[in-house]
Amino acid sequence: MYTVHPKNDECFYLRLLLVNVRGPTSFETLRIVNGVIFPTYRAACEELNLLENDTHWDTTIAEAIISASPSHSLFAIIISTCFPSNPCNLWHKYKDNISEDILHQIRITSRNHDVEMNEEIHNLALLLIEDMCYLMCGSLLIRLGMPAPNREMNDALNRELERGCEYDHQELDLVVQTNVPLLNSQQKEVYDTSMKAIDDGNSGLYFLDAPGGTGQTFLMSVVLATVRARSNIAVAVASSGISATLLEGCRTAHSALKLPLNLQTFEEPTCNIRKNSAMAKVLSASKIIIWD
Ligand SMILES: Nc1ncnc2c1ncn2[C@@H]1O[C@H](COP(=O)(O)OP(=O)(O)OP(=O)(O)O)[C@@H](O)[C@H]1O
Repeated sequence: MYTVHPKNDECFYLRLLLVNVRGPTSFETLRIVNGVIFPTYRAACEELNLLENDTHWDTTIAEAIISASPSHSLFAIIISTCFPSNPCNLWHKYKDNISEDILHQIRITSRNHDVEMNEEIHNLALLLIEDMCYLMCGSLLIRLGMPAPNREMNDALNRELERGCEYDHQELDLVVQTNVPLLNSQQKEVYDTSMKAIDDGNSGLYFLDAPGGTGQTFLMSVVLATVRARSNIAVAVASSGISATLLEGCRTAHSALKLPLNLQTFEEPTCNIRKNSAMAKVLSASKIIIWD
């Protein structure tokens, strides 16, 4: 039997039922527990107590709220990386606390301290959480067992594009002004070559090979800053999660480019990026893709 990653939600719960329920006769019977047909495999797993109890995540959120930490980011980390059994329950229990910082911001900007918590504010919190989850694990909330935020479809697509342009230009200009003069002659040559290719609109594939510690990451961060300072999109990806932390706005290549991981089974493996998806928009708008 194949292994299934918990992120592959319903498939994962189907597998869990298959190894625990004796003699099922159909997919539907797998979802029947004590005579009740459950709408999803996940719900059936929950009813059968096959899922881990979420008490520790519940306590974690409760403690964060007491210490006034930014709980929507904590919540996003928990649901995208810790796979709680029932994120929806956690959300409904803590949505007021999780949305409190947004309410506070709204009260300040509208100069109206009588604004009360409402559905719209919960939705704003869900949008923030979804953006963070998308950055961390490439999944929308609906795929993580959460209610989907109410966002115009167009918004969802354009959000990824906006994210690519959402940098502080003054800060980037400063990075460029400070670091370009620091580049040594070889780094400068690579920098000039990449910037010329971008300016001339010449597409090309450049491979940079140098011993560790000789300043490739430094150089790439200057190239990224230069492109982004001009309000252009520069995509940075890395082969591992650790190396992705070294460059600003960098994501793992397999998540950003939806790389196929089962290369042996396909004759012509292709990246799973749909033509109209947000990532396709970003890639076609990007001036450079840097893969560390
Ligand atoms: N031209 C430069 N001026 C000042 N500092 C630099 C320059 N080039 C690199 N550095 C510094 O040298 C150190 C090593 O550089 P960097 O991390 O970019 O190397 P690397 O080749 O990417 O290493 P690795 O391949 O091991 O990740 C960093 O602290 C970086 O800030």
